[in-house]
Amino acid sequence: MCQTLTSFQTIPLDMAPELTRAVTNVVCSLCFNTRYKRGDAEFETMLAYSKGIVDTVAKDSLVDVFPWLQVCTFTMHYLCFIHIKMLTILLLCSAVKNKKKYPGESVKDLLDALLKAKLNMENNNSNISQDVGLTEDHILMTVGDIFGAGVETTSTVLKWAVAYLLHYPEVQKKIQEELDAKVGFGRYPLLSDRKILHYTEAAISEVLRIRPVSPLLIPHVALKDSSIGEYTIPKEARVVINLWSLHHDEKEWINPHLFNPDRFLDENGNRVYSPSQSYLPFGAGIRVCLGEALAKMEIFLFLSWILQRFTLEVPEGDHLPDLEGGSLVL
Ligand code: HEM
Repeated sequence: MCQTLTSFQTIPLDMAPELTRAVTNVVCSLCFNTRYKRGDAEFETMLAYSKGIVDTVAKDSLVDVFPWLQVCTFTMHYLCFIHIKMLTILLLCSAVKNKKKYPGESVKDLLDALLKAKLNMENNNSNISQDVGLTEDHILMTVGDIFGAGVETTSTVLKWAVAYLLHYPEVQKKIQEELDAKVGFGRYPLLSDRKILHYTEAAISEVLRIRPVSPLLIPHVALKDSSIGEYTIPKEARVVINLWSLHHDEKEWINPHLFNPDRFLDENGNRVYSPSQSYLPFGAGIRVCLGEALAKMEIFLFLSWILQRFTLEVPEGDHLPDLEGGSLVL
């Protein structure tokens, strides 16, 4: 990505597809041990299908909150559409095609691990693979879930980060000053630098607060009678958490609509990981985001590598990006 940015230094470049490409490559190597170059035909087709899914989910995901909508024929068509698109993406991927034919010996990625587990169970003449859902379809859909959950979320956060840095150049400058002082130019930022780049980390936390990609988390169902604070939650009740409201609650945050990374720093400039209980960008409890650690690593590395070398600006005569935007994932 940095090579692309270098070659476009004097020409305006839309960062959004570049960020999506970079994040998609991380998830591709995690799932299939494959990486693609910019412009690769297979990769560009996958990205186009992926965008189609997100456009549909982002606009019409009401069925997750109101399941009775499933009775509508339209909704069923919509779910089939998503399912088919996701499978098409995976089947397009040559790595998946090859592995389905020749599952290798060593485990290099998620697909290997699942295929190997299925093979082991079959060799042991066990019916477990059927019982626990390790059919080829389940394996494909599991990889598809990680693909779906891992690409759009992280790339959307990066896009919001770029949008906010354009609106708040003083924040961008402070991050760059921190990078200059603590990392310098002799090497790239490393994950271990997260411990010392407090302001950069605070800015990332603030992006996750002000624009949560999953403003209603994921709808949950109570498995037994329960309670949250003073509220009684009967078994089987659908629970939707309004994360947007928690992240913009005036009782918890001073001027919640202002982008202010300093909320995540103490008076000595050290990190405050969670300044309020109303901060849950990755959810909480046993269904907390599975990819939280990976996402935080990716966001840190991509942003710090970019800001070490480049200053982001809107081309002369162009508008700043809209901060109201429609880029919510769920
Ligand atoms: C900045 C990026 C990300 C954000 C903000 C995010 C946020 C979330 C949120 C809010 C949930 C729902 C939690 C709940 O309802 O309590 C969730 C679930 C999930 N996320 Fe993420 N996520 C991100 C990246 C990722 C990545 C990179 C992966 C995988 C590679 C991933 C995999 C998952 C999975 C599998 C679940 C479902 C967990 C379950 O239901 O048990 N996420 N994520």
